[in-house]
Amino acid sequence: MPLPDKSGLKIVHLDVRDVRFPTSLGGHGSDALHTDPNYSCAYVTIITETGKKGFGLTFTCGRGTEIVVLTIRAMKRFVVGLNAAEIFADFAGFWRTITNDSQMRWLGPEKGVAHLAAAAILNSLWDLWARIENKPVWKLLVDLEPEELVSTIDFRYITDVITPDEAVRILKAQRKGREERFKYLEQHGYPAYTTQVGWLGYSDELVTELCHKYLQLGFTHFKVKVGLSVEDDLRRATAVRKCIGDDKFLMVDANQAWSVNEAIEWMKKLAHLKPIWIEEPTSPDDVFGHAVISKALEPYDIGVATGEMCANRVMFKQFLQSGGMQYCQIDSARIGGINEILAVYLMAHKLNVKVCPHAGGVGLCEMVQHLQLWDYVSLSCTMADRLIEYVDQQHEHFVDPCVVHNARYMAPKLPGYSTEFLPETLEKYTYPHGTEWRRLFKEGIFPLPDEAELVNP
Ligand SMILES: C[C@H](O)[C@@H](O)CC(=O)C(=O)O
Ligand SMILES: [Mg+2]
Repeated sequence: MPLPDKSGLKIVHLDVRDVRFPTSLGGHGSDALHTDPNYSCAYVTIITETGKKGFGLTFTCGRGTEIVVLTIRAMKRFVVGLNAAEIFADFAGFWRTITNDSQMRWLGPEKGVAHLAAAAILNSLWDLWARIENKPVWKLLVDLEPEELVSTIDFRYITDVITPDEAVRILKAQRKGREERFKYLEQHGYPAYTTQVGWLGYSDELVTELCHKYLQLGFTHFKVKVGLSVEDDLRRATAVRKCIGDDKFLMVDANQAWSVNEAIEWMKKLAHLKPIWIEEPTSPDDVFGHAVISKALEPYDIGVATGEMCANRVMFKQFLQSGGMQYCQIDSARIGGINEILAVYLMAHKLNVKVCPHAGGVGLCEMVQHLQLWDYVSLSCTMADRLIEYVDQQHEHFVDPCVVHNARYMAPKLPGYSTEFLPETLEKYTYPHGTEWRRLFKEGIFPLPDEAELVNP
């Protein structure tokens, strides 16, 4: 696929905003450790000299978004003044400049706030590229030649598992049948599971009501939050199992609540409810601990899922090699944009681990659908035992929200990465000056933020 012409593609401006939704008021998105999340994001808009825009974001839980915003502002220097076409021509080179600046890399490297900030910027660049090509991101990825796609990835630290040549060979070998897979996706979409039934802050009545709702909507896979009290988990998960019946599937998510042995003992107590996976049983950095848990739970047919807080491709590499990750949960906004996510998909494919993307957060459903659709057409070429998470929140704020029908994501059609917010959303929810936030402060529903948080102009 020819690269875009350089004319008019000089990036002249990068804007970043702190956007927050008051989801903690309803317990939406709550889990064992994130008990009161206000679903939020640092939202980037890049603008070229002719006014062409790209939109990107990274997900956060409320407080601290201002730190990501400031980090993005500090990274502006790596983007503004460059020509977008030149970035795309050497995307891996650009990726290194933004993730490995000789002074800023001390803040990571390739992890934490610095990587969240890089993710938002990189996501906005992929959005821009797809808009220039007039294609949704998944189609852009599908249309790139294997060599072009692989050229966007920085393979430093992972060539012991996969090399660029091998990645190209794999992608070429998977090309047969892609037209049929493409058509299949356009007609039937991609299977989803729901997490909406089981946020930890929901009452038992609401959990049961939502189970009925999502059964009616055609869902077959239901994820429930666990991890604070065995008694509560047993009661809630039993209610969900009763409601969905034995022919549907249950997953549980502890969001890092336990130590390794505790995770094993806790899960033995839930094993009779037949969860297919336990997600984030322990620290997201404990590769060996996950392997121990996986081994202990294998006789119960419970797999381990993790990845939403996996720091970078190197950590993913170790998890994938260790036998501690049966379901690889890439997240579109935590590691270094699509460039690094492609590396994880390629390693997961080679090491035979299923990818089921994480999407619990603002805009994550919108983004990960593109990645998993590309995977189906171009890499794994299968949907077997793979699902995209679906969280039914904040979609109404996007210009091109994800569409889920009959528990399947329908393939996005509009150009871009589906990450552009509606103007009225920015007016209301930009923090702390948006109209909705001002109302919430005035009515005493939330306290006025202190000066440290006032980073929005
Ligand atoms: C704080 C988030 O809502 C988190 O609980 C999401 C998550 O773990 C998931 O969707 O999985
Ligand atoms: Mg999770």
